[in-house]
Amino acid sequence: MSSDEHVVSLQDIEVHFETDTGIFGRDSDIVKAVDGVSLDIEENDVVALVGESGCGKTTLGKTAIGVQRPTEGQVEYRGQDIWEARDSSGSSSIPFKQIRQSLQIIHQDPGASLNPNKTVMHTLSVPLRATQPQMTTFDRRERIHEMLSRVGMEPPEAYSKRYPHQLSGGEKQRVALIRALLMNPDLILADEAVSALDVSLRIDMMDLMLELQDQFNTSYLFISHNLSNASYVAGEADGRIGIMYLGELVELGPVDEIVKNPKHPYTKALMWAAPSLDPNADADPSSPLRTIDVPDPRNPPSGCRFHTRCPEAREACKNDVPGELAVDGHTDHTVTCFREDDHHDYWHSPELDEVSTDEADTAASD
Ligand SMILES: Nc1ncnc2c1ncn2[C@@H]1O[C@H](COP(=O)(O)OP(=O)(O)OP(=O)(O)O)[C@@H](O)[C@H]1O
Repeated sequence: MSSDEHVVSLQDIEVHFETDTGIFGRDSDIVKAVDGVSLDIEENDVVALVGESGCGKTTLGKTAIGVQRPTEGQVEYRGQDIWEARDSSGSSSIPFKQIRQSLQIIHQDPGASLNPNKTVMHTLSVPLRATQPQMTTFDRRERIHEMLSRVGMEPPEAYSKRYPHQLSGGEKQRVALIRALLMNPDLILADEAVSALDVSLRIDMMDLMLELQDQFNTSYLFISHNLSNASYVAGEADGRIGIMYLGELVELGPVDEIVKNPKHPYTKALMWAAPSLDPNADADPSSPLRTIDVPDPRNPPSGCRFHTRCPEAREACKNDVPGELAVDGHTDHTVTCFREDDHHDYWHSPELDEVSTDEADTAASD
């Protein structure tokens, strides 16, 4: 598939943040928030990124929608380099404004993204004015009422007059979703978009997102620390799950493959932590991880970054960096773990002794 057939294509993306440390900020550290990630998002695709807090999900998501500039690597929208479009002041084949309009976001906290002083009608008029400036006021109202009804906010005439503080959390998130969809986006970054909702409302919201996906022909990059939510939304859409660890994409594949045939020891640990997905989880209540401590992203461990916590780690994992390998010949299921390579030195390498807390700390502070 050529790169202009992908809605968004991320190639070898690095996002490194320089942070000031020490008194008067004289020292600086580099946080490798995203470190060498490639990912293609297709038309009507659903990709769910999963991983612990701080592993780089939001940073990668913002890079995919052209909000965060990568420090290395390329991000393309339909074959057009997004940052080249931004820097070219209008001479690119797809203007930056159009790209940004096509790549939308809904946040975890819709309350914070909705203007408290504007009614729902006003908030939802903005994207329609931007995308369809010729639309009459009457038609705009009709369209907004139709959308509010569509998401179950009845009667729409009453809801359209409300301010954000007069809406529940689920209703605010629906307004945020409509606002994003009215831009006619090709991709919506849904960043923990259901995490703040009551458990009972999460499935409803995910179902609504998927129903509207069909109508609006959009793709979703869905971010969650919760593998159960991610596998629900991506599973219903026949999509993929990407597992992130310390800035890297360590496993990527179709939902069924990731849930029924997880390969990376970190994916298996996430499965263990999501009992509804793992039928064997009850059998062994002890955590499969060596330690629950997440290393400092300013100084990730050498070799495989997961080795300090990996139950399968061997000496080789301290020294070599695993590349991306296809699982059982499936090109759509990839993993970065030596255990997928029958010929790797890993298999002749001694088991890793318990990583002492000291060693883990040293790895984190070197
Ligand atoms: N603007 C920034 N400046 C410095 N460091 C940053 C910045 N943005 C993110 N980071 C750091 O980059 C790393 C990845 O952050 P990111 O928010 O992408 O992770 P995440 O997986 O989305 O986490 P969470 O689920 O908690 O939002 C973290 O260590 C974070 O502190």
